[in-house]
Order: sequence, then C-alpha cells, then structure tokens
Amino acid sequence: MKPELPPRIAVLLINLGTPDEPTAPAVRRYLRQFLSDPRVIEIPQFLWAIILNLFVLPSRPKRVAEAYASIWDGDSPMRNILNGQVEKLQPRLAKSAAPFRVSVHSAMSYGNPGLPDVMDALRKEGVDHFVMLPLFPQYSATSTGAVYDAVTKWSLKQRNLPNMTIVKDYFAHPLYIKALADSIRRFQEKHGKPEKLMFSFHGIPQPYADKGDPYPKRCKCTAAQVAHALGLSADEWIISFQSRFGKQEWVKPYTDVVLKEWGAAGVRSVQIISPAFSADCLETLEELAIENRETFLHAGGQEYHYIPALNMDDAHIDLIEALATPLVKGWAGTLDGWA
Ligand SMILES: C=CC1=C(C)c2cc3[nH]c(cc4nc(cc5[nH]c(cc1n2)c(C)c5CCC(=O)O)C(CCC(=O)O)=C4C)c(C)c3C=C
Ligand SMILES: [Fe+2]
Ligand SMILES: [Fe+2]
Repeated sequence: MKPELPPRIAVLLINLGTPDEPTAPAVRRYLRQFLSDPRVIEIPQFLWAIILNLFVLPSRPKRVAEAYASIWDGDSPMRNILNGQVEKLQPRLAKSAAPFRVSVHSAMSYGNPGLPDVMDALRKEGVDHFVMLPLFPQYSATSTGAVYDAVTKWSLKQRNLPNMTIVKDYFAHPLYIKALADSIRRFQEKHGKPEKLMFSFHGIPQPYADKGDPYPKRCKCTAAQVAHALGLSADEWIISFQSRFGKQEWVKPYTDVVLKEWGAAGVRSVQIISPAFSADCLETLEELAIENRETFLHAGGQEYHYIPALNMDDAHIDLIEALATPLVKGWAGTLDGWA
C-alpha cells in the first residue's frame, strides 16, 4: 500500500558545535561534552577525566565565555551562519528531487541542535533518507570522525534503519578551491595585495598526525591548490596551524609564532584566511581577527587583515549543492519509503 506522501530525504549540514550562551556555565556544558570525546582527546579516559574536572573545567569556561561574549551576535556566529546556509540551500535542493520531498536541516556534533536529536525528530516525521554533510573541508578523525561516531551510536538504537550517506570531505573539490580563490581575489580588489598570504588551519596534535590522521596533508593540498589558482609564487604564501590546546606538540608551523617572526623580520602586511572553517566562529573572529592581529602588530607588522570564511557566499552554497545533489537524486528513485 502506498503512503499518501512520497518518501522524505533530509540533508543535514553539520558543524562542530558551540555553546548555547556566552556564559561560563553554558561554555562549561559545551566544553564538557566536546572535551570528553575520545576522538578529540586521546589521553587515557580515567586520567583525562581527572585533568578535565580538576584543571580545565573550573577555570577555562570563564575566559572562553568572555571571548564568546566579544563575538556574540544574538546567538553564536557559528549557529547563525549554519542556519543561514540551511535557508539558502533549502529552495535549491527542494527542486532537485521532486516528487520526493527534500528538506535541509542544521545539526552539531556538540551542543545544540545535537545530531542524534535532529535525526530522531526527522525519523518521527517520516524521513527515510539522510544525506549528511559534515562541513569540515579537510577530514580529521577529531572532527569528521566524531560525526561518523555519532551516526553509528544513533544507528545502534534503531531497528528499521534509514538510508544514510556521509560525505567524507571536499578538500580539493574544484568548486571549493574556486570559492576560496574568488573570495581572496574579491577581498584584494578592496584592500590591495599583501606581502604575505597566510593559510591558517585549525591544528591537531602532532601525534594524531603521526598515527595516520590525514588532516595536515589535506590542508596542504587545499592551500597549494588555492595558491596555484591565484598564481602565487612560493615566497608569497604560507600554510600554518592555529588554536593549540594543551601542552603537547601540535602540527607546525604555528600561526602565532610565524606572525611574530614575520613582524620582527620586517614583513609589513599580511592577509590571513582560514579554509578549515566553513563558518566564522570563535577561532576566526576572536583568535585570528583580534588576538593574532595584536600579535603581528606588536611584533612590528603594519597591516593585518582577516579574510572571512565562505559562510553564506553563493559560491559556497553552489559547492554544498553540488555535493548534495547527486546523493539526493540517486535516492529519489528508491522505493524504501513506499513500503
Ligand atoms: C585537543 C583539542 C582539540 C582538537 C583536536 C580540535 C580539533 C578541531 N577543532 C575544529 C574546529 C573548531 N574548534 C573550535 C573550538 C575549540 N577547539 C578546541 C580543541 C580542539 N579542537 C577547544 C577547546 C575549543 C573551544 C574553545 C576553547 O576552549 O578554546 C571551534 C569554534 C567553536 C565555536 O563555538 O565558535 C571550531 C569551529 C576542527 C575543524 C578540528 C580538527 C580539524
Ligand atoms: Fe577545535
Ligand atoms: Fe582558540
């Protein structure tokens, strides 16, 4: 017997997650969930639980909440931008799979809206197919891997599983490279060309890379392709890694160290872009646009500009649409939801 309405396909745009409010208790809740994930912190669990509860969670949330408060825009920028991306993608994808019904939703690995809650709610509404797009352009076990884990944990509780596809990443997708290169060109039409263009990626601990996390190699590939598209010579750009956390060694070179060295060495102007972030967030709006600016200027630099993330740029939505459309269309012909 046919149901009255055709099967439903849900496209989920997934980002890392962010606190509910820029307050110490809300940041503590968020950090507790985030930093308890063994994908993120690989220290033996019992030992880490002690460090987290005795040293990290009593002090860090207050300082981090102040940083969030300085960039808060009615809500966390990451959530605002993710919602904006969903709104722009919805009408485009709704057309692709008619008569099947496609809807686009936001979800987060940590905090709200949490991925398992979103999947539960959509399943109750009759969704039969999930297309999941973690918006991490370069796969890392610490970011994308955690999304796979969340989906797997959710699946363990389901008897009648839906269709599910997860897009691993898109670090060298031509539309991603083009969107970044065009965004840099547009920015430089307004602000001129700098002496140095810095591609600063969120870092990971060096031992994670040594054990096989492919993230740093993917970052290098993205940066080299964008530099090539812009026709930059080797001395005009650099790749670096930011946002260190904890005492161990992280992948190098470190963004703040390079900026200090450049300032001291007489480099006058720098533009910095952070291609690992699909949405501006604490790590870009506060760490790159405010903190690292001060680092460079104090070291002797003259001009420092942060180039925004792709956020809701049309070229970014073109890329996300190109990633999702074949998966949506591929499923639009299956019969799963009819039986
Ligand atoms: C060991 C710790 C961390 C790893 C590994 C890590 C990887 C990683 N993170 C992102 C993206 C984001 N991280 C953000 C914030 C953030 N990251 C860590 C730690 C690790 N990240 C912490 C503790 C925090 C919270 C802020 C702080 O306490 O300093 C954010 C910003 C979220 C926001 O609300 O704006 C993003 C985005 C990636 C892509 C990644 C691996 C590649
Ligand atoms: Fe992080
Ligand atoms: Fe940071």
